[in-house]
Amino acid sequence: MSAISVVMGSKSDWPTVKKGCKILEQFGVDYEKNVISAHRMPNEMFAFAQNAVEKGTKVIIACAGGAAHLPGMIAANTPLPVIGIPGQTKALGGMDSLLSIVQMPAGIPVATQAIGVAGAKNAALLALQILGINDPTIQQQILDYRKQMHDQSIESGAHLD
Ligand SMILES: Nc1c(C(=O)O)ncn1[C@@H]1O[C@H](COP(=O)(O)O)[C@@H](O)[C@H]1O
Repeated sequence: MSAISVVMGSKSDWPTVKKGCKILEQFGVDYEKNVISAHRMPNEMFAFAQNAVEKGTKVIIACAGGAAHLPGMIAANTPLPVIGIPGQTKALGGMDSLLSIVQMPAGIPVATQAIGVAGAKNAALLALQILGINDPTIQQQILDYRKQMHDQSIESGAHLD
């Protein structure tokens, strides 16, 4: 059983999503990953979302590009928090994905992140922060991660030429 479940609409999203999964690995937190598409695999998508609580999932991360219905449709089928990553797209730069995911009508939220890799990383960190509410070790790791970023920023300032 993995507390974090990561899904993407297509294997072509994986290079983006992988960047967030690396953070989950750095934290040593187990996760599962799957390709599930609301458009191409509607039955599997419903089954995935409807069985997630029973399976022990606590947070779902969903990435999709273009007409990105996946995060919203998963959110509509589970009471678990769903974090959305809008995929970068060639045609519209990811604005299509962003608006599809962020503009949910009131009642079914999706915690929408930035387009692309930044969104993938923040999706992972937000999922960890959610787990951290009940897990002091993860919460401490979040603080350590931030301290490291802080120190790296300060250090980088010392090397400007
Ligand atoms: N937006 C969705 C959904 C969905 O929302 O159900 N399923 C696949 N896709 C997206 O289509 C894009 C192109 O996919 P392909 O590269 O497989 O053609 C991907 O970014 C995927 O997330």
